[in-house]
Amino acid sequence: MDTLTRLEATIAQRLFASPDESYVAALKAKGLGKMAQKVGEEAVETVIAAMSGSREELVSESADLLMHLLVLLQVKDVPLADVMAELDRREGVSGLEEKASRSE
Ligand SMILES: N=c1c2ncn([C@@H]3O[C@H](COP(=O)(O)OP(=O)(O)OP(=O)(O)O)[C@@H](O)[C@H]3O)c2ncn1[C@@H]1O[C@H](COP(=O)(O)O)[C@@H](O)[C@H]1O
Repeated sequence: MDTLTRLEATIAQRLFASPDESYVAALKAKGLGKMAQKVGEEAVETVIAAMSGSREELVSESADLLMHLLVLLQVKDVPLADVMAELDRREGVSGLEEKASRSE
C-alpha cells in the first residue's frame, strides 16, 4: 500500500477519535470551513517555500498540504482513488493527444 493510501486509511479512523487525542478529529470538529481553509493555508505556505524557502521547507509544506487535502477529501466522501483515476484518465487523454499529433 502506498503512503497516501495508508494515510487516507489512518485519517478515516482518526476522524472518529477524541478531538483531545487527535489532530484530525480536532480539525473535523472545527467544521468544513476550517478544513478547507487549512488546505488553502498549506498551499500558500508551499508556494512561499518554493519561492523563498529551503528544499527541506518545501518538502515539509508539501507534506502538510497533501495531509490536509486528504482530510478534506475524506470529509467530502471523495476517495483518493477517484483523484488518482482522474489523473490516470488525463494521462490516457494526453497520451492519445500525443499519438494524434504524431500521426498528423
Ligand atoms: N501527517 C500528519 C500531519 N501533518 C501535519 N499535521 C499537523 O498539522 C498541523 C499544521 O500546523 P499549523 O501550524 O498549520 O496548524 P495549527 O498549529 O494547528 O494551527 P491552526 O491554524 O489549525 O489553528 C500541526 O498541528 C501538525 O501536527 C499532521 N497531523 C497528523 N498527521 C498524520 O495524521 C495521523 C493522525 O493524526 P492524529 O489525528 O493526530 O492521530 C498521524 O498518524 C499522522 O500520520
